[in-house]
Amino acid sequence: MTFQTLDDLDDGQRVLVRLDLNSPVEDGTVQDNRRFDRHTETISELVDRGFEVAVLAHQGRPGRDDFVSLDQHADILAEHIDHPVEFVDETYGPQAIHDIAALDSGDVLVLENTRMCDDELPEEDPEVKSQTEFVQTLKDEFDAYINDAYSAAHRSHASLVGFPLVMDAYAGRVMETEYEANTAIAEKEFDGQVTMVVGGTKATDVIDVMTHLDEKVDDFLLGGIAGELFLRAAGYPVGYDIDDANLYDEQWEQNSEKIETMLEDHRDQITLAVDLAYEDENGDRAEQAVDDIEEKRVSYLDVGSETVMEYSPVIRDSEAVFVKGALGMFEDERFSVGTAGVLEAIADTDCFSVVGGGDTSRAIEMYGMEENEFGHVSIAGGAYIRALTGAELVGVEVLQR
Ligand SMILES: Nc1ncnc2c1ncn2[C@@H]1O[C@H](COP(=O)(O)OP(=O)(O)OP(=O)(O)O)[C@@H](O)[C@H]1O
Ligand SMILES: O=C(O)[C@H](O)COP(=O)(O)O
Repeated sequence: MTFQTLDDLDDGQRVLVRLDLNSPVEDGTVQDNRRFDRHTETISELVDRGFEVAVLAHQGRPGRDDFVSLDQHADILAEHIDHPVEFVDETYGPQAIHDIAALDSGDVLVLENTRMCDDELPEEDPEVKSQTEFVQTLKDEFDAYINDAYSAAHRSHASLVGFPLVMDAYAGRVMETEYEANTAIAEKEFDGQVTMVVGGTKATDVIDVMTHLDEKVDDFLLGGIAGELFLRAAGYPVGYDIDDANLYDEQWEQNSEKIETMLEDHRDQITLAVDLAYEDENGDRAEQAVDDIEEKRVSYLDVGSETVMEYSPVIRDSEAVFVKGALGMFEDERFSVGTAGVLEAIADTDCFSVVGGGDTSRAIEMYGMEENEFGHVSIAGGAYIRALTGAELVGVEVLQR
């Protein structure tokens, strides 16, 4: 490993730490998850070593319901590290600079959602990002920059790639361990069948991974919103925004051609759900075979039980299984059958397995499984699948300069 770590940093300095606290948000409430737990190691170490700590992190994407302030994240982080955490509703404005200046040894201050700054997005060259007002303003306030956000390191955003070019930069503990684990996995060779379960809400990520891993993976088992878009490409009337859900149509516009090409070129490697679940008029889970769906009428929130029965033997026969994205909206127990069923099938076999994704990895403890029943549980989603392809992550590359 070629980047500097916390072992190379003298105690008691003022540091700017990039975490990935991107979390599910339900009805405006940020949900606690594995990311807080993992980052606790880094932040607690910094507190114990007397650093003055300011935290940068993002939440959601502009225009989506999960694009909210980090004030709740500060409270959740405080619970995890069992130590007070302050919050300021600016990222680099005058109040933020004032609060940073007031930091004392062992203090932790969370700055506002980086994606609320114009300079953070879009993805641009690290050199460009390093010259933004955001980076140029904050760089002078700190002795060093620490990136612990491995799971966001595939994004060329200012808070991830700008600072290492203009500051002394280090990897945090999560960055170190995730980098080591995911790089080692990418180098592994498997003799038997390799299966990848892909779902979740990010169709572009799913297509990326399928494009890059089509030679490494024998079988892709699909579910989630991404899986519904594949079903739509296969001619089933699912994967449409019903009312103002805003989950499908935009992603369809952006990805439909790629999905259609993927289905044409790799049909024998792709397994689609045979049934789907939805909420019926009584609020109960109901299932329907995809062949019986005649018109777009409801939002489908999970794959059906028959699909789990079809996916489980494929998993049993695999030497390695990778998971990226959930097969349904598992946070609601009624729609957890697909995700929990597939994870249980993986936990029951002795195959090598990796479960990735900030949200998806939550399902393990929610449904009574243990992390040690899997080969590796990564809090990274997009970054982990890119690492599997052997691709470099821009946020890691700039740390290694
Ligand atoms: N049919 C569906 N309708 C609504 N939400 C769904 C559906 N299927 C899956 N999901 C959601 O997908 C989410 C998990 O997948 P997603 O790809 O969004 O994130 P992830 O696992 O956290 O990966 P990353 O770390 O890249 O964000 C879950 O929160 C789950 O509720
Ligand atoms: O949740 C993630 O995968 C990371 O935080 C990156 O988020 P993004 O996909 O919205 O860039």
